Amino acid sequence: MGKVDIVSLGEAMIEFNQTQPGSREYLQGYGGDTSNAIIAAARQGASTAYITLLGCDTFGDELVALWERENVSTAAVGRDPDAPTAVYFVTHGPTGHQFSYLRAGSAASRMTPADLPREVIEGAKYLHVSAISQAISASACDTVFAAIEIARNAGVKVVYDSNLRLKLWPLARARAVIRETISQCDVFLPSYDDVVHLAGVDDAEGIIDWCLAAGAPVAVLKLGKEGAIVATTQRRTKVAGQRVDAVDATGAGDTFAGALLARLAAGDEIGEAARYANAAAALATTGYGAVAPIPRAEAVRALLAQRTPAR
Ligand SMILES: O=C(O)C(=O)C[C@H](O)[C@H](O)CO
Repeated sequence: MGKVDIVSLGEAMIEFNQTQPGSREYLQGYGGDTSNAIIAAARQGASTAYITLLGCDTFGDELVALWERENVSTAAVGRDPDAPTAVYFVTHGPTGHQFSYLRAGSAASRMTPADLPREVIEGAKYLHVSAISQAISASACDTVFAAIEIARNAGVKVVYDSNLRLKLWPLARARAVIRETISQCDVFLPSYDDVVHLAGVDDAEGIIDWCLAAGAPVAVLKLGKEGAIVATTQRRTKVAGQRVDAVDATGAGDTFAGALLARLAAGDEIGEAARYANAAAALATTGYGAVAPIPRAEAVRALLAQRTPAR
C-alpha cells in the first residue's frame, strides 16, 4: 500500500444503539473509538489507514466494507478465523449514554506486536492510539506500546486518547498504563471526565497540570459542550464550545481526535486544529450512533463560519 498521513490502531465493533431512552429497539451501526477517529479523519479529507484484527464473520465483512466506503485503507486489517468481531450496545438514560460490551476474546483483543505492519506506521505522519486498546487484553496493550516504539523511532508523531472505560479495566492499572503512555506521546487528548478519575482532581487547571506533569508535550483537554483547552508548559488556550442540538455524544471525542489529526496533517497549528475539531465533535452529537453523524469538512466549515460559539 502507498503511504498515508494518519494511521490508527485499535478495535472496531458493530454497534447496536437504542433508538430512544427505554426503547427495546436498537439501530445497527459501527463503533470502536480508533475506528471512529480514523473515519472522522478520512471524512475531513485526510489519507488514512486502520490497523486491527477482525473475525472471519459477517460483522467483520461489514466493517471492512465500511472502511472501504470511507476511503480508509484496509491493507493492514487482518482476519482471525478463531475469534469473533466484537459487538457493543449503547443505551440512553438521564445521565447520558452507557456502553455494554460483548468483546472479551474478540479477534482484536488477540492482536500481538507481531501483527504490526511496521512499514505502514513508519510511512505515516501521525499514529493514533487509545487506552481502550490497552484495556482489552495484555497482548493488545503490548501491541500499542510496540506501535508507539516503531512510530517514535521513525519520527512519526503519536497522538494518544485516554478514553477511560472502567468497565474494561481497574482504575489503578488504567492509571499506571495511561501515565506511562502519556510520557511517550506527542499530543495527549483526554476528556475532562477521564482525567477527573485518573488525576483525582476536578478543576481544569489542576487536570492540565497533571497531564503536563505526566510528560505530555501538548495536552488538548476535551470539555464537551464547553469546548477544549490546548495546553503546553508555556501556554494554555481555551477553545470556546459550540451550541448545537445534541442527542447522543457517542463518538464525539473520537470525531474530535480524527478531525484534529486531519487538520494537523494538513499543516494547521494545534490551536486552529483544535477549534476545527471542537466544531466537528459538536456536530457529531446531533445524530445517534458513533459513525453516522460524523460530519464532513463542508459542514464543519459552515458551523465555524455561521454560529457564534457558546460562551
Ligand atoms: O467504548 C468503546 O470501547 C468503544 O470504542 C465504543 C464507542 O464507539 C466509543 O467508545 C465511542 O467513543
